[in-house]
Parts: sequence; structure tokens; C-alpha cells
Amino acid sequence: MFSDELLARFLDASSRGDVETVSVLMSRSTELLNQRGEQGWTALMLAARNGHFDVAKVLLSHGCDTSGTNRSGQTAADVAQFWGNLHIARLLASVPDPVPDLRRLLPDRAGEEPDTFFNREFLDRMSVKRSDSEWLDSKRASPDSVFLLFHKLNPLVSSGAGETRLCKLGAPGVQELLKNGDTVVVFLGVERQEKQEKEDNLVAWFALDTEDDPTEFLKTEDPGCFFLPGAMPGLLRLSDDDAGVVAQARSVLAWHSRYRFCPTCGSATKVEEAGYKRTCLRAGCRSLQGVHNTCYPRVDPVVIMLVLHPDGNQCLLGRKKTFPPGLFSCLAGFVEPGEALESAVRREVLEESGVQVGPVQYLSSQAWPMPSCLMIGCHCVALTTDVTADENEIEEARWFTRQQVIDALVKDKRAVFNMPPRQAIAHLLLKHWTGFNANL
Ligand SMILES: NC(=O)c1ccc[n+]([C@@H]2O[C@H](COP(=O)([O-])OP(=O)(O)OC[C@H]3O[C@@H](n4cnc5c(N)ncnc54)[C@H](O)[C@@H]3O)[C@@H](O)[C@H]2O)c1
Ligand SMILES: [Mg+2]
Ligand SMILES: [Mg+2]
Ligand SMILES: [Mg+2]
Ligand SMILES: [Zn+2]
Repeated sequence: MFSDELLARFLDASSRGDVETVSVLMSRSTELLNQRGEQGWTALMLAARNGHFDVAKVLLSHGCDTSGTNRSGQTAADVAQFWGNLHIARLLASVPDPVPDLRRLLPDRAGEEPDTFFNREFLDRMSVKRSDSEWLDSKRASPDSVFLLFHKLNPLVSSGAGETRLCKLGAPGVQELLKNGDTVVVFLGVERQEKQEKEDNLVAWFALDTEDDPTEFLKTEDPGCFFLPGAMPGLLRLSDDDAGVVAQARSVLAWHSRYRFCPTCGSATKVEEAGYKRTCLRAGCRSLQGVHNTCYPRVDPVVIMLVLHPDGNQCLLGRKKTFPPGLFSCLAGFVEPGEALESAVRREVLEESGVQVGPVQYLSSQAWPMPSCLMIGCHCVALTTDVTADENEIEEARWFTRQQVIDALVKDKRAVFNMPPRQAIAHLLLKHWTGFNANL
């Protein structure tokens, strides 16, 4: 701490060009450096006003902030320029602003939208049709329509030729389930057409989930069909073409399985808008007034970030206790209510690793249907480098060099860690940072 009297002497010495007193006082309290006097001027502004080059140099050598402004909105450089002290203006102009400098470490944004797993959409969701019950009924009965069946949120698939593909059932294949009034049938959309088709010719897709024992059902179906076991890593076995429609279907079905009753009053609900809304059946429930976010499927935003070291050559990765051995990935965390993405990035990195973050840059996002996250992928640059992992969540967090990341990407024998799988956006953030464009 310092007294008002000490600050007054420090500002006075800067203003008079008394380098020696400035140095002595700073050695007693470094906090004086960016303090303002009654007029809102810092020592650097006073030195700039009065042309004291040596004082400005000493202040800068102690890491004095050059970006602060006085009450007229002038920086020290503006003050020096205004009063004709051009040598000081030039000195200040040659001091890089630390934040824009760190910004240069952020990789260029991708030119093209990356083809990320879970994001590929070949259906037109056609949300206008969700309230057209006549059209929906006709599509549910149509022999051309496709039904995707899930058992406890695991999709029915078949394996062959090294690929795991969705089983596309027709209405007869799921007729028992359709007869059951409790079954939720979600309308996913229609296949995109090369040329404009009549509405009647569009191929509609639906999804439904059953919790019943599927043994009997599987006996009647193609013997190669099975329910993909476990969400992770099971879902990552899907083909790239099928992953997107599974992300959509699984997230909406998971919402139905978890939100049977009205979250506002606990009453029964009815399914509307072809599976995209649940409405409370109790007249007078608060959820029926205005737009109510409990009535619609959830999306939980999660920030996921590759933190770059201020030296530009290292990045911060962490391991959760639940990760397979050797795997390190980007830090991630749920965005909290009332929080901007940039703040969520800074808070989660600080919580999980103790590292402070400066500039943040968005790269791209990914649907992550476990059960319905939206991963928001960012690069950011650290302001501090000491790592203290939050032991509750992270087993270990540390800096890896660019070369170590490339070794892990190409699975070189020198690799010191395993990359997250190519289907995860963490992989894309790492690969994008290295600038490594080979099709790995
Ligand atoms: N695609 C990828 O590359 C990738 C990589 C890492 C994580 N993820 C996903 O991101 C999710 C979030 O990351 P995290 O676990 O590090 O988050 P986190 O660091 O915020 O910590 C998770 C904890 O936050 C709490 N929490 C707060 N809001 C929550 C909500 N809406 N839903 C569930 N829990 C909530 C819970 O206590 C939970 O245990 C993971 O669950 C995972 O599915 C995806
Ligand atoms: Mg986390
Ligand atoms: Mg966290
Ligand atoms: Mg969190
Ligand atoms: Zn209600």
C-alpha cells in the first residue's frame, strides 16, 4: 500500500522530471506506477505533458500501462503529441500494446466452415410442417417415410464394410410402437431434393425411442441390426453422413425422456409441434403465459478452448480422471446464465487451470448430443503461465509444444500424449492451431 502523500510526491517528481525520486519511490511501492492523481492523470501522462523523456523511459521499463486515458480520453501518447513532445510520442508508439500483440498469436479463422462430425445435415427440418397435423399424419402412414428407432437413446444400426450405418425402418417396422399413444414420434425433416418436388413426394424422416426390452423386436428385423451400445464412444462409430441426424434425433428424444412433466408445476404435459414442444395440461399454469423456455427442447452451450501460451509455441491441455490413459484434450465448461462466451472461456480456464486468459477468438461450433450440448470452439491466449489444476475436475493440466501436438496428430512414436478423436471439436481446435492441413 501507499499513502496519498507518497502518491502526490511520485506524481510531482514525474511532472518535474526528477528521475531519481521517481525511481526511489517506485522501489518503495510498485503500485504507484499506474495510479492517478486528482486530475485523473498518471505519472506517464505528466511526464509526457512536460517532455520528460527519461522519466517516461523509467516508467515504461517498469511495465507502466500505456493504454489508460485521462478524463479527456487522451492516452499518454496523445498528450505527448498534443504538447509537441514528439520524441516521447515516438517512444510510446514503439511500445507494443500487450493485448494486440497477443492477438497476433491467434490462428487465422478457417476460410471454409469445417465439415465437423455431428454437424452434417442432409435433412431440411421444415419446421413450418410441425404444426400441419394432416400432412404429418399422411407422412407417418406413407410407405416412403423413414423411421429411426432408438432404445434408451441408442440408435438401431447395422455394421458392414467397415461402416456403422443407421437402420432405416418403414412404418410397418415400428407399427406396434406407433399404436402406443405414449410413444413420442419426432419429425426430423425431409430429404433435400435436387429439384423442387411436390410436397407429396418428399421423403419424411421420424425418430422414436423405446424403453421396452427390444429382444423380440430384433428377432423380427434384419439379424445384422443392433442398438449401438453406450453413447460414448459408441456414437463416434457412426458414419459421418448419419452422425448429424442422430445428433438431432437423440437430443430431442433425450429431452422427452427427461422432461415428461411440466418443470413449472409438475403436471402432465402433451406433445405438440411434431415433438418440438411439450405443453402443460393444467389450465392456468405459468408456463402457458408468454414464451416459456421449459416448453422447448434444451440446448446447453459449452465453451471449449485451446489456450495458447504467450510465447506462441505451446498450448494448454488437460486430462479428466475419466479419460482413457494418455489422452489430453482442450479445457471445456458449461456457459452459465448471464454470461458472455468470452467470460465463460476466461472463467472456466481460470477455474480449471489457474491460468488467466486475454484475447478470445471463436472458430466454430459442434452439436454434441450427450445429451444436447452445443460445443463452442475457441482459441484464446494466456496472460499468465503457472498452472494449478482444479483437482476436482482435472487430473492434470500442462503446456505442450506445437511439435508435441504435431507428433500426437500424426501418431509419431515420439508422441507424448494421445489426441482427442477426430470426431471431437477439440481435435479440430488443435489441428487448426498447428496449421497442419494433411487429411489426418
Ligand atoms: N466435443 C468435444 O471435444 C468435448 C470435449 C470436452 C467436453 N465435451 C462436453 O462438454 C461438456 C461440458 O464440459 P465439462 O464437463 O468440462 O463442464 P464443466 O467444466 O462446466 O464441469 C462440469 C460440471 O458442471 C456442472 N454443470 C453446470 N451446468 C451444467 C449443465 N447444464 N449440465 C450438466 N452439468 C452442468 C456439473 O456439476 C458438472 O459436473 C461435457 O459434459 C462433455 O460432454 C465435449
Ligand atoms: Mg470442464
Ligand atoms: Mg469446469
Ligand atoms: Mg463449469
Ligand atoms: Zn405446468
